Amino acid sequence: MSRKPIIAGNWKMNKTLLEAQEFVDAVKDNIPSSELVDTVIGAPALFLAPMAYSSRGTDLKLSAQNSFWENSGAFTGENSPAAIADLGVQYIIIGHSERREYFHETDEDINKKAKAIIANGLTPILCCGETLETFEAGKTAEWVEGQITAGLKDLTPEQVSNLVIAYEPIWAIGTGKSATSEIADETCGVVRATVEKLYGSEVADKVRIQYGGSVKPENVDEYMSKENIDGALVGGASLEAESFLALLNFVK
Ligand SMILES: O=C[C@H](O)COP(=O)(O)O
Repeated sequence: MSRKPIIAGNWKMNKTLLEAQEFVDAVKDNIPSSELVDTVIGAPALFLAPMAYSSRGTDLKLSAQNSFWENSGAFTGENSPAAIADLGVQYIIIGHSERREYFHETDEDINKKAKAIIANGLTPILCCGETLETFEAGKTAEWVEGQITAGLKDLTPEQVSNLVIAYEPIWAIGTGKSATSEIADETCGVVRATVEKLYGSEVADKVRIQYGGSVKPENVDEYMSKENIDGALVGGASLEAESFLALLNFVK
């Protein structure tokens, strides 16, 4: 089964609108065809509308970094998946470790978000990953299996086939200390085995799994050569156009 690679930048809370627009202008006509790779930028919600406008008709796809699970209502400060979908955005990152840690998101919240995002025709990028303490205790597999099982609760096989899961060990995020490609592949394999246990091998063969954590142009090829890794979720190295474009050089 050949799965289309997906490289997604996660800008986190960085850039101004002008910087975001300059980035789009620099990359939009220089990325590989979306027949070969899905190229995505996860931008702050404020920038998604203008970025969608300026990247229209190109191979650059957009992602939000979060959304709420209701489509409308009295939820001050939140963004609905329906409103995000309406902008022409295709993905929403959910369950990033920063949201779990600083905004106390639970697996149950993340599962509700996944369902709402799918109901609005968008693709969730569902993040999972363990702390250094869990890694050192040898409990990564158990931890990640628990997060994935809870995050996917009550989704159908078809819905799971189409989603993206990102494995990001927390100890490798923004630290410059990436997991070795063997560790990353092994845990992405655990994610795939969990999907297989829950939904069968056909779904497990289709679901795309990214590695994230200090991915850079210098190490992306190594990760992309691994059996269970179908892409990368990239923070720091996605912020500059030159470095983001270099991440895509593995596509020959
Ligand atoms: O979502 C992206 C990750 O948190 C990775 O960030 P990083 O590439 O800066 O380590």
